[in-house]
Amino acid sequence: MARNLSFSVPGQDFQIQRGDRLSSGSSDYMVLDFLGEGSFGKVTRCVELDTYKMVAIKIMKKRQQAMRDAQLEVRKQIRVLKGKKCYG
Ligand SMILES: Nc1ncnc2c1ncn2[C@@H]1O[C@H](COP(=O)(O)OP(=O)(O)OP(=O)(O)O)[C@@H](O)[C@H]1O
Repeated sequence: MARNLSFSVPGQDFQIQRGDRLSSGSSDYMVLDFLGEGSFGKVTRCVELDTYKMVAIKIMKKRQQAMRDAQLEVRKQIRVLKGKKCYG
C-alpha cells in the first residue's frame, strides 16, 4: 500500500460499500475492498482515480461510537491482564 489516509464521512458511519467514491478535495478514490477494522474505523482498499495507485483509506467512526468501542476494548484488555500470572 502506498499511503494511509483517513476519511470521516459525516452521517455515513460504516455505510461505505464497494464501488463507492470518496473525495479528499484534491483526489477522488473508488472503494475496492475492505482490509480490516480497528477501534476507530474501518480500513478500505481504494484506487486513486487519477493515477490508478492503490491506497489504504481509513473511514473514521463517529467520535461517540469510537469512544464507546475504545472503552470496551480497554476493559477487555484489563480482564485479560487480570487473568494472567505475573512473573517479575
Ligand atoms: N495500510 C494497510 N494495508 C493493509 N491493511 C491495513 C492497512 N492499514 C490497516 N490495515 C488493516 O486494517 C486493520 C485495522 O487497522 P487500524 O489501523 O484501523 O486498527 P489497528 O491499529 O489494527 O487497531 P486499533 O485502532 O484498534 O488499535 C488492521 O488490523 C489491518 O488488518
